[in-house]
Amino acid sequence: QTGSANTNPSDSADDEYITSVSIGTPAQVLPLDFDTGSSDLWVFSSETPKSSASGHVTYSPSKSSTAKKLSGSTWSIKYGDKSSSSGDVYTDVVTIGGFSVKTQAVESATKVSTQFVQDTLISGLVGLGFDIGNQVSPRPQKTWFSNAASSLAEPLFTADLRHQETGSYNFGFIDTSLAKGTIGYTPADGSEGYWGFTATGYSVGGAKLNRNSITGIADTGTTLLLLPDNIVDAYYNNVESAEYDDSQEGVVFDCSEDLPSFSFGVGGQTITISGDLLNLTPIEEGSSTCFGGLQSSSDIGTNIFGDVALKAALVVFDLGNERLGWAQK
Ligand SMILES: CSC[C@H](NC(=O)[C@H](Cc1ccccc1)OC(=O)N1CCC(N)CC1)C(=O)N[C@@H](CC1CCCCC1)[C@@H](O)Cn1ccccc1=O
Repeated sequence: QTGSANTNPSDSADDEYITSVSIGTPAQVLPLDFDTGSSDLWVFSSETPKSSASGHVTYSPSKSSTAKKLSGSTWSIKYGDKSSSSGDVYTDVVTIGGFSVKTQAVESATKVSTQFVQDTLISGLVGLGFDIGNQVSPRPQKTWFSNAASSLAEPLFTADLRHQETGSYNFGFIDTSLAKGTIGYTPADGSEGYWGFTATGYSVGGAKLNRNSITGIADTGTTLLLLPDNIVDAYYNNVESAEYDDSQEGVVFDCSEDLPSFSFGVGGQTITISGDLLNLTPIEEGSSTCFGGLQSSSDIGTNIFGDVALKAALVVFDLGNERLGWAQK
């Protein structure tokens, strides 16, 4: 068995990617953000304060004949960008891309932080990290993919995120036609709960890859490509107008600049992110100053290959073989 779901950028900056998920009987369809950086499936619900839920699609377990309260269970999560949510837990049928998991832990939010209240484009997250990262207590729950893996043709999923166009999350199969290059595989480290790996080197503007390895995570839930300062500086030294903007908390530059590409090595392949994928968006509507897709990871402590990097590749999240596959798109 397999599943295939379309995913769409949330806005002109490709800030998030939104995928429709069906929960319950009859199906309640919610727009969710798939996040390989976390391991909880949580949603805005009938239990979310009305003031916080305004403008959001919500899940009502009381309207689902297959919903069951997981009594005594609670959850609480805080993300890298300091957003947070918490609540209680139900189990219900969850269908993604035509594949149904009958008894999936659906974490219902009784509290959500301001960022989530304001982001009315999503009604929650589907964590696609490793089960060890799940935040339900007293008994941690499995992710949707972990529950699905044993019934899928192959215990893997792929992410094909695209700039300003529809992409896909495929479960149980690899559609190699989505990629131009060969898929290069490298071991994935799931010990922290997310998809860690090591890139073997990098280069700016099509130069030869150096051999400076970069350890980081493949994270569909992070917008940017976040790397060490020395790499960020090496890149922006090629961008005449680049400067750090305190209010934007990142490097900005003239939107008219012709940005160099950025390449990294992984699994014996080279993934090249084109200059236009690295020019994220004007800092404000109509501004001629643009915000960079490559920013520093120094205040996070982890390097993150977020959507800016993932958009250049077909990425295989292979749970069965604990490895990540990358192919140029
Ligand atoms: C340094 S991890 C920062 C990252 N959050 C972002 O990337 C947000 C995403 C976003 C964009 C637009 C609206 C709302 C949210 O976007 C920015 O922070 N941006 C984009 C816009 C830019 N102008 C400024 C910088 C982040 O916590 N991801 C987590 C998943 C997110 C949480 C928020 C909702 C969307 C999914 C997660 O995988 C990060 N994780 C990864 C590994 C371990 C723990 C952990 O927690």
